[in-house]
This record gives sequence, structure tokens and C-alpha cells, in this order.
Amino acid sequence: MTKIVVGLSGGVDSSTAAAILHHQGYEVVGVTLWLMKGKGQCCSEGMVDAARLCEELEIPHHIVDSRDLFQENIVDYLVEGYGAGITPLPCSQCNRAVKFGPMLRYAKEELGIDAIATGHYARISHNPETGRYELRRAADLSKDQSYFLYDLPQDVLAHVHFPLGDQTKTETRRVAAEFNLHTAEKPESQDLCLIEAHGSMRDFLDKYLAPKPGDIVDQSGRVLGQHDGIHHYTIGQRRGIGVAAAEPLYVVGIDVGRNQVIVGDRASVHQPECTVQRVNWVSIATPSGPIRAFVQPRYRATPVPATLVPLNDDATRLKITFDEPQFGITPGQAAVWYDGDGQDATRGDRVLGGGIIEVHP
Ligand SMILES: Nc1ncnc2c1ncn2[C@@H]1O[C@H](COP(=O)(O)OP(=O)(O)OP(=O)(O)O)[C@@H](O)[C@H]1O
Repeated sequence: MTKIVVGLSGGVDSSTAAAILHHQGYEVVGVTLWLMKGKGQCCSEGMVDAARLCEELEIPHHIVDSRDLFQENIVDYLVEGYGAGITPLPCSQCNRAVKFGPMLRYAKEELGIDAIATGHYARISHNPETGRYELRRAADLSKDQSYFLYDLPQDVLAHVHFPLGDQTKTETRRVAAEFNLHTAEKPESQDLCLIEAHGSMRDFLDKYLAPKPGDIVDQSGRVLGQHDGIHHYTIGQRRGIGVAAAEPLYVVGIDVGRNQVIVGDRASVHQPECTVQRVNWVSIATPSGPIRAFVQPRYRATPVPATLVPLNDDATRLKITFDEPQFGITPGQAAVWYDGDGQDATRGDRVLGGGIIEVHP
């Protein structure tokens, strides 16, 4: 029997992924990474639900204390990033540095198992012509998580299964009910796990970063108001600026040196281009020259056509020029590029690569 480790968060998706693989005849071992204290997914509640699921399926369950890894790679990364005036993206970083790599290592080294599965909505296929593992959008585009998985290296993708990639969330709930899983009716997690655990990103950051008042200025430097710390602001933000104006104001920039939040009208939040770093090439090999692709500059953004030009030999830094200027290009977030526009899989749904947006020059 083929053995496989399934990452269990205690939610309906990973429960169903485990049940499907178990039903298909895999010898499933449940692994829950203990990421932080508190209630919610990935915390105490999630661990109990995961343990109960393993009891229902009569499979072994391992809990791996990953709190230090989570603290270093996610909590510190977020606090440092927000403190420096950027808006870091924790989920792709968590997938690469906390979940997939370490879980695969644990599976291999501690359990002698070389395959892992999760309840992510995305698809992986092997291309025999290029020898690469290609990452594709989920069949259920409304649940697609490929954006958060762009940073997985080939040697990890080669060992990963996504049993839910071809089905819709409604089907997942139906399958969970058919298998009588106690998690079948469990409500959807609405937010980032950290936000669920702390109430809001503001509450989370306020635990680590002291208030540091400064000026809110317009693009000519005129002082319009006061802020209580640049870490409470992100590019494109409209709410909570607290400055009265005839036209709605948006955050267009954060000047760390001057401790200023710069605001302007909606048009000034549009950028014709940006640069990205720490690029990971996924479904295609590192290109030696410019390529055209559909770039998704934020999780829920529509992918838009753009030209990508490598800025170094190994194409780990790129300049992206959008065909049309884009709203809210935010340093710290990931830009992920696909071979299609995400509206129709027949026009291309492969993740070609992705990288972290750098601070605007
Ligand atoms: N603490 C954890 N330990 C092990 N695996 C995890 C953990 N958290 C998440 N995963 C895996 O990553 C997948 C996606 O996680 P995400 O946080 O997006 O949860 P989700 O989509 O709400 O899924 P679920 O319903 O399973 O919680 C989960 O389905 C699970 O397989």
C-alpha cells in the first residue's frame, strides 16, 4: 500500500483530502503542525479536530511542534516588514518555509514516507517534455489557491498531491458528509490564520510594534493629518485614513525615513510597472530573455497582460511592465504570473512563476 502524509489543519478541506486518499487505498498518516497558541485553525482547536478525524478514519496522527519555525518565518517576518513600511504576504512564505518543506522532511526522515498531500485547491501535473512539475489553478476558480503556492520549489512539488484540485468546495462538503466526517459542517475559515487568532491585523501588530506617530501628507508634502504608526497602512488603502477631503483619499506611498504616510487620489495609486525579487520559476524553466504573461499582483486581482524582463542572469529579479497601469501595486505582496487570464482554463491556467514586489523607486 502506498503511504502518504496528509497535512491536517482540522478543517473540512484537509479532513476530506485525507478521507479521499484513505478511501482510494492509501495508507494515510495525519500530520498537524502546531503553529501557534490560541483558538482557531492551526491552533488548539484545529489540533483536536484533526486528532478526532484520525480517530474516525483509524489512522495515526502526529503533531509536530513548529511554533519556533512559525515565529521566525511568519510572525517576525510580518512584524519586520510592516515596521519597514511594506505589506508582507505571509501565506506563500508559510507554505514554502513552514508547511510543505518541513512537512516533507518530517515525512521522509521520521516516517520514511516520500509523499504529502494537503487540502489546497490547486493542481500539479508532470510535463514529460520539460521534466517540470507544473502548478495549475484549481477547477473551482472561486477557491483557487495557486497564487499562494507559487513559491514551492520543484523538488517539493514532485512529492505533493492535491486531492481536492479537481472538485468544487460544494463537492468537498458533500464528500465530507458522505464519509460522515465530523468536520463536514465546520464553518469556513474567513481570514488569515493570524487574524482569526488575534482579531485583526492591527491587533496582532500592536502586540509587537509600539505606536509611532507621524504625518499624513499629500504628494506635494503638505501635512493633512496625523497617523499613529506606518505599520497600520498599506498601499491602496482608503478606509481609516482619517483625513476629510472632497475626493476619496488613498494611501499611495509610505516614506519610512520620514515616518510619513503619503495619500492621493485613486488615479495616483496606479503604477505602470514594478520590480520583483526572490522569483521562483514554476511551470517553465528560467527564461533567458523577456516573456509575456498574465500577472496577478494581489490574491484576488484579475491577472493582466504584462511584459517581464529579467534584471539578472538567473532571472530571480524582474521588471514587470503592465500593458495598462495597475491599481495598488503593493511592496511585500506577491506578483504571480500565469499563461492565461484566469477566466477560462482553456486559455491557460499554469503558474509560470512569482516573486515579491519591491519598494517603488
Ligand atoms: N497546521 C497545519 N498542519 C498541517 N497542515 C496544515 C496546517 N494548516 C493548514 N494545513 C494544510 O494546508 C491546507 C490549506 O490550508 P488553509 O489554511 O488554506 O486551510 P483551509 O483552506 O481552510 O483548509 P482546511 O479546511 O483544511 O482548514 C489545509 O487543507 C491542510 O492540508
